[in-house]
Parts: sequence; structure tokens; C-alpha cells
Amino acid sequence: MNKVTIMRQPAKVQPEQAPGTREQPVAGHIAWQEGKVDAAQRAWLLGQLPATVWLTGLSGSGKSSIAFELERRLVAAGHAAYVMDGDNVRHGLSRDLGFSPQDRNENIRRIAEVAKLFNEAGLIVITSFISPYRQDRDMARQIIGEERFIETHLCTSLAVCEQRDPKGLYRKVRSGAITEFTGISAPYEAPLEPALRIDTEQSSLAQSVDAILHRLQDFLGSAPTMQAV
Ligand SMILES: Nc1ncnc2c1ncn2[C@@H]1O[C@H](COP(=O)(O)OS(=O)(=O)O)[C@@H](OP(=O)(O)O)[C@H]1O
Ligand SMILES: Nc1ncnc2c1ncn2[C@@H]1O[C@H](COP(=O)(O)OP(=O)(O)O)[C@@H](O)[C@H]1O
Repeated sequence: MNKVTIMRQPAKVQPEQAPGTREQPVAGHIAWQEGKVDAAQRAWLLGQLPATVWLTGLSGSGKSSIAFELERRLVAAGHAAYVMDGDNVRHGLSRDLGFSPQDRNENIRRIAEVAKLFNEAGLIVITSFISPYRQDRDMARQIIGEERFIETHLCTSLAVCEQRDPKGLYRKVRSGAITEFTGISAPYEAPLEPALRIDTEQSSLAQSVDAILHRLQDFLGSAPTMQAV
């Protein structure tokens, strides 16, 4: 088999997490299996470094609109990107979960683990979840890895979100048809030091996406070169 030498190791590529160093202990009799392709080779193949743009904000703050436009712009520029969106994930992966703090925690844990796998496959992942609890976002950061985690707070005010009410949910909340609704009858804990903070009342969709693309520049630059010897 050819031995592969990475000529320029990309700064952001993280070593694989060693088994046994995980936060949660894995069940006994399960051994970590090493693959034969590493993160640097995938980066070379795709011409990008993986990252997760973690959008967080109230319902109606613009998460889905920004996520799908960012994905469109990235793919149009030749990048491998994928959106994980709250409503869509709750149709499948998290269809058994509701909106209690415990269920939201499990939802975010699952999403973070999937985002990590997609990052390991080399993709740029855009997640679009309210993710209202600081502790849950910190868990996601830990699972995905600090270097790859770009926390982006859409800080659009509750008043503006409620005025937009794109799905008519706030109206239903006010009539009592929906309980535990973030921002009204359930908390939203704003990030203290996000990588990016965007108020979609002040920034247009295009300006918001431009700001995230700017922050992603280091990941989209030239890929490391690889030489087979
Ligand atoms: N009680 C309650 N609170 C908040 N949101 C609710 C609720 N019930 C339904 N919805 C709809 O579910 C979407 C949020 O799901 P998420 O997976 O992003 O939520 S969380 O991150 O687990 O808190 C959310 O999507 P967005 O409006 O895009 O934010 C709503 O459409
Ligand atoms: N600058 C903006 N960025 C994103 N969405 C905006 C902006 N200005 C107005 N909107 C509108 O606000 C609504 C946001 O809804 P959505 O993207 O579904 O938010 P969320 O996913 O956070 O619930 C959409 O109807 C969108 O057209």
C-alpha cells in the first residue's frame, strides 16, 4: 500500500480522539477501530477543512433562512456543506423528543454527535437549532471540538421574531395551544462569547451569510498538498 505524506499539515485538523478520553464512558467490550484514512487526507480530497457553524437563536430569528442560503452559497462555490435543521431533524433522528429541558438536551447531544461524524467525513456542517441552554451548547462544543465549532448567535429580539411569526407558532403560544415555548414560557440563554453575533433586523440575509463566510475563510482556503511516495 502506498504510504501517504502530508506536505503541509493544516493547522485546524484535529487528531482523532483517543478511545477512553470521551466524557461519557463507553460500554464494556467495545473497542475503538482505527480507519486508514485520516482527516488531512479528507481535507486534501475536498479542498477544505471541516467546521460546524452552530446557529442558535429564537424561533423566527432567521436560523433556517440563513442556514440554507449559506449552504447554497458554499455549494455554489464548490464546497461540501450540509444543513441539519431543527424541524427536519425532529421528523426523523429526534422524532421521539419533545421540548422539555431533558429532551432538548438529548436532541442537542444527538445533533452534535452527527455533526461530529459529518465533520470527520470532511463536510462543513451548518446546524440550525434553537439550542436554548448554554450547558447544551457547551456540550456540543466539546463533542464537536473547540477548533471546529463556530457558535453564531442570531440575536434578533423576541418582539421582531414574534412579529415575523413565519409559522404562526407565536400566535398559537399566545392562545395557549403550545406550551414550553422558547422565549415565552421556556428560557433562552444567550451565548456569552459567541464567535459571531448577528441581528437579522439590522443585517439582510445576504449580509448575514457574508459575515459567516468571512468567519469561515480559514476553513475554505487552499487544501494541504499530499504526495504519494
Ligand atoms: N415548545 C416549543 N419551543 C420551541 N420550538 C418549538 C416548540 N414547539 C414546536 N417548536 C418548533 O420546533 C423547532 C425547534 O426545534 P429545535 O430542535 O431547534 O429546538 S431545541 O434546540 O431542541 O430547543 C422550532 O423551529 P424554529 O421556529 O425554526 O426555531 C419550532 O418550529
Ligand atoms: N435578515 C434576515 N435574515 C433571515 N431571515 C429574515 C431576515 N429578515 C427577515 N427574515 C424573515 O424572518 C423569518 C425567519 O424565519 P426562519 O428562517 O424560519 O427562522 P428560524 O429558523 O430561526 O425559526 C423568515 O420569514 C425570513 O424571511
